[in-house]
Amino acid sequence: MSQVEVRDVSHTYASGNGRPVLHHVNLSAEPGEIIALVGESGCGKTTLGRLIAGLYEPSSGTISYEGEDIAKLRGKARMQWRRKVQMIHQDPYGSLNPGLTLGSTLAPGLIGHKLATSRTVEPLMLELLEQVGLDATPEFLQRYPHQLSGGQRQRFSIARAISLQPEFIVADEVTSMLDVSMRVAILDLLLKFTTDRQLGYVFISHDFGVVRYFAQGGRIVVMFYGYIVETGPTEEVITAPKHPYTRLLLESIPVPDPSQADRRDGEQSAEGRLIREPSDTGCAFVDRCPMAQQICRTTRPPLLDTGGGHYAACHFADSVPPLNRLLGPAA
Ligand SMILES: Nc1ncnc2c1ncn2[C@@H]1O[C@H](COP(=O)(O)OP(=O)(O)OP(=O)(O)O)[C@@H](O)[C@H]1O
Repeated sequence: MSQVEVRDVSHTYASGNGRPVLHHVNLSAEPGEIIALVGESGCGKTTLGRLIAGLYEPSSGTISYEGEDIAKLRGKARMQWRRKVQMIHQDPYGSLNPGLTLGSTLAPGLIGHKLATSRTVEPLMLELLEQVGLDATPEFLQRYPHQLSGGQRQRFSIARAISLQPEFIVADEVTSMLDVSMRVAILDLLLKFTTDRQLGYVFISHDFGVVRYFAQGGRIVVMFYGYIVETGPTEEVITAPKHPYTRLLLESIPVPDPSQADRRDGEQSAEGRLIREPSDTGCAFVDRCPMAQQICRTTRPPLLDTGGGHYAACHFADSVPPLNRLLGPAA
């Protein structure tokens, strides 16, 4: 039994344009596994992350945690699952209550989940601050979110998430609002918990450099317009993509070394949204695919194993040309 199982999940926002933003998504995560969700803006990464974290209910399909459908959890079982699965958001300021001190933000969860009493809560909070590299003093606990820098706020959000001793974290673009110099430190902090506590992650990012660093040894799931189009071991997906969309995303990463720039294919950029909605029949990517054939317009390709647990939803997965340049250093 997997730790997290997403089974045939589709989702349409009631407040949206009536079209599903996720289509028949299947995904499973084993304890301690790191799964990176990548894809351009609007492809449904955050929606899938929030469904897994139980912030919304899917329109159809099921999401299970340790074999239990989370929509059916009630009472004590629901409370336990709430503790075990946490989410860290892109904007730590938006997800922290500006009217509460750091101490008043952390203490209720610790006491409510019986991880501390009113006597033991302060030493525990100080320990948490220490673990995430913040000033572990009672004075720091008296601060408000606006008194912290961006990096400190993100560290505090991590402290809040790990305070409940979770088993699984959905981390949504957690470094995208930070300076480059701060990114690796935050990624290393999150990675420390995979080794120390066997924490599993769904790690959402549009940045392959960050993903390559964070999910080394894990798995990448590439999403396009609400569909999973490719999934496989991180290094394999990055160095030998099997879907033309993944290849296009990788090719469109800016080249840090100008001498490598002319080695690009000159294919269209993967930036920007779709001009047209994908059709309900054929491949969702057909209108932008440099390899499209007639069958791609009429028959939706299923996600099939191309070997070694590397899956792609492409009729011509075996013909996707290898990348003619390698992605630069990670993160
Ligand atoms: N609360 C909402 N109500 C209606 N539509 C929404 C809502 N949240 C997201 N959407 C739409 O759902 C689609 C998927 O959005 P989502 O935020 O999941 O994508 P994403 O890949 O995480 O993008 P980004 O990287 O920009 O956050 C988009 O078309 C978005 O406009």
